[in-house]
Amino acid sequence: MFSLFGSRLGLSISCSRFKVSSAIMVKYLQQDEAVNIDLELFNEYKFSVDQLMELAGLSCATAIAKCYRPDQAKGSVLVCCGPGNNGGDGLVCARHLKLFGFSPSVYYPKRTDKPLYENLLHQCLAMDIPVIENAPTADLLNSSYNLIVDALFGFSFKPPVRPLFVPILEALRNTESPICSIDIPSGWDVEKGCPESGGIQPEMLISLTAPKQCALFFKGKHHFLGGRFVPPSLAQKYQLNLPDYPGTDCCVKLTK
Ligand SMILES: NC(=O)C1=CN([C@@H]2O[C@H](COP(=O)(O)OP(=O)(O)OC[C@H]3O[C@@H](n4cnc5c(N)ncnc54)[C@H](O)[C@@H]3O)[C@@H](O)[C@H]2O)[C@@H](O)CC1
Ligand SMILES: [K+]
Repeated sequence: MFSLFGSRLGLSISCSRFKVSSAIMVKYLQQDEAVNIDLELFNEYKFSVDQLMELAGLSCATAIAKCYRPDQAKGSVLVCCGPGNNGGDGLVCARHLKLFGFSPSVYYPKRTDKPLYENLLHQCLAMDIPVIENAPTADLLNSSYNLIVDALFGFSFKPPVRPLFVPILEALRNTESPICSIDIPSGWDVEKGCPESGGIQPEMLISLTAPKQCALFFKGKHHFLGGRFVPPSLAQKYQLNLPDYPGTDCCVKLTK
């Protein structure tokens, strides 16, 4: 009797929490807030980069698998990885996409000389994920890939784009293949969004931890939140108003 009452009480509490969380908009972070939350996760909560990157990359692959099928005609995904942690998320995502039945390849033009990144790349190679050396053109992207994952730059990006990354961003701007951006559409200002001179227009955006202000300008089909690792006390401190993740899912679809 008591346990039945308890479970019914629990249900009503979660329903009312759902109403509250859907009424209050998730917070869209400024660049310095994103940096400070990042620092707090590492310094105060003692997470390691590897831990959070694995969870972030897994949530990206999971969200992609909810929106795109691995068995489409060409079946292949190009994961474009930058030199920082956003690129690391991309390497993790590529590995999980392979485990989910996709055929990922990686483009990783500026490799970071640290064991974490070397190991992530090694894991991709050991799983027969090809690494392409030359920047692909828009034509190559159109003919060879069903989906492009953009893991070039995240919340630490400062414009303008340096020369090494100009060709890949040009190809991403001109491709007809859909793009899924991890955390930030690369080349966009973290707060102001797409540059006036033009920028990439992803079909999917996966915000990590909490969306950044540039996500307010995202016009694509699918906006997800991933990185389900934020301690409630940290979410409370920054008033993130994070939505409820369904069940044990590591990502949640955001609605405008
Ligand atoms: N809570 C968090 O804060 C987490 C963040 N993660 C990821 O980490 C990202 C942030 O990572 P980082 O701070 O390493 O930085 P980024 O990955 O955003 O980029 C930094 C790198 O890009 C280069 N760069 C910056 N501006 C450039 C420009 N104009 N042209 C060419 N290169 C440029 C920098 O030299 C540096 O190597 C997030 O966006 C997210 O994807 C996740 O790995 C896990 C948890
Ligand atoms: K990105």
